[in-house]
Amino acid sequence: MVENNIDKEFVTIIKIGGNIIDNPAELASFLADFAALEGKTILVHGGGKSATKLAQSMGLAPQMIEGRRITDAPMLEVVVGVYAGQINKEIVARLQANGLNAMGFSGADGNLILSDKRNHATIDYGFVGDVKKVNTNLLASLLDNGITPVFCAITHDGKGQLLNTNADTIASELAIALSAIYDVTLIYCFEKPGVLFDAEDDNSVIEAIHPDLYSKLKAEQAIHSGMIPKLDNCFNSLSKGVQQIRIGHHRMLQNKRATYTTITL
Ligand SMILES: Nc1ncnc2c1ncn2[C@@H]1O[C@H](COP(=O)(O)OP(=O)(O)O)[C@@H](O)[C@H]1O
Ligand SMILES: CC(=O)N[C@@H](CCC(=O)OP(=O)(O)O)C(=O)O
Repeated sequence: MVENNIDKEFVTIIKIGGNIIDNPAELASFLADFAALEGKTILVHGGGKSATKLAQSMGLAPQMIEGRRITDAPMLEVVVGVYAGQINKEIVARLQANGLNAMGFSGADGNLILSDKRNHATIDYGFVGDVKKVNTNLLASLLDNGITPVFCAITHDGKGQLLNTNADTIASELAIALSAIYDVTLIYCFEKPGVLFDAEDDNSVIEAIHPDLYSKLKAEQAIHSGMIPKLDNCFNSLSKGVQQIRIGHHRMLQNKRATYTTITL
């Protein structure tokens, strides 16, 4: 059956990471811009920087491999407390103060995001989850009831185990699942004005990036570190039906003239 996009309602999914969450002025202005968005919205937040700081202060040695945190039992306690506790509840309270009816979730709540514990041939990631299934019906009924769901980076395996799950991937998987019933725009907000030709030059924003340009810039190491898994997620989401994806500073949410990068296939 041919899908009729004209009849689909719009949903905007926004992801913020540690660089915004850890900067009080940036977070305050982001939350005001987010709360002022029209239509159905979902927020996904990370918080990797705060978790790293707390873990180090407790004598743990945080370790990331290919953008994923090695999460043993003590580290799982830290990330559940930081992501599903402190950061999630604070963001929800502050969105309420901005007049938005936000509700905070981990993937275990309402079985919203079910994951498999990561099974890697050579690396033991510990309690890290790869998303298997999104409870699209419950999410849609929350949105239809005027709720803005706020997701942290914790999911579950359905057997009682909480799992640490990369927040960019959660945003991408929610977007893929919801694109079956909504016209989804996925926006990754971070501290820079877009994906840059030169990561040190904020005036070098790439207007649109497609897989060939990405491969070239990655090979030249002009695109590196956290931007690599972010763009891999973006291309995956577009190929699975997400209608629009943008990366940039949150000022683009309210300022029509702000720069950002559009992801294309
Ligand atoms: N070409 C590039 N343009 C913009 N940022 C880049 C680029 N290459 C690497 N980066 C890095 O990617 C980071 C964003 O990814 P990540 O650390 O996962 O962010 P967050 O978790 O805040 O969303 C930026 O802070 C920047 O240092
Ligand atoms: C498995 C895994 O790596 N989980 C991430 C979840 C948080 C996250 O993604 O935070 P940012 O968006 O701020 O980077 C982590 O613990 O760092």
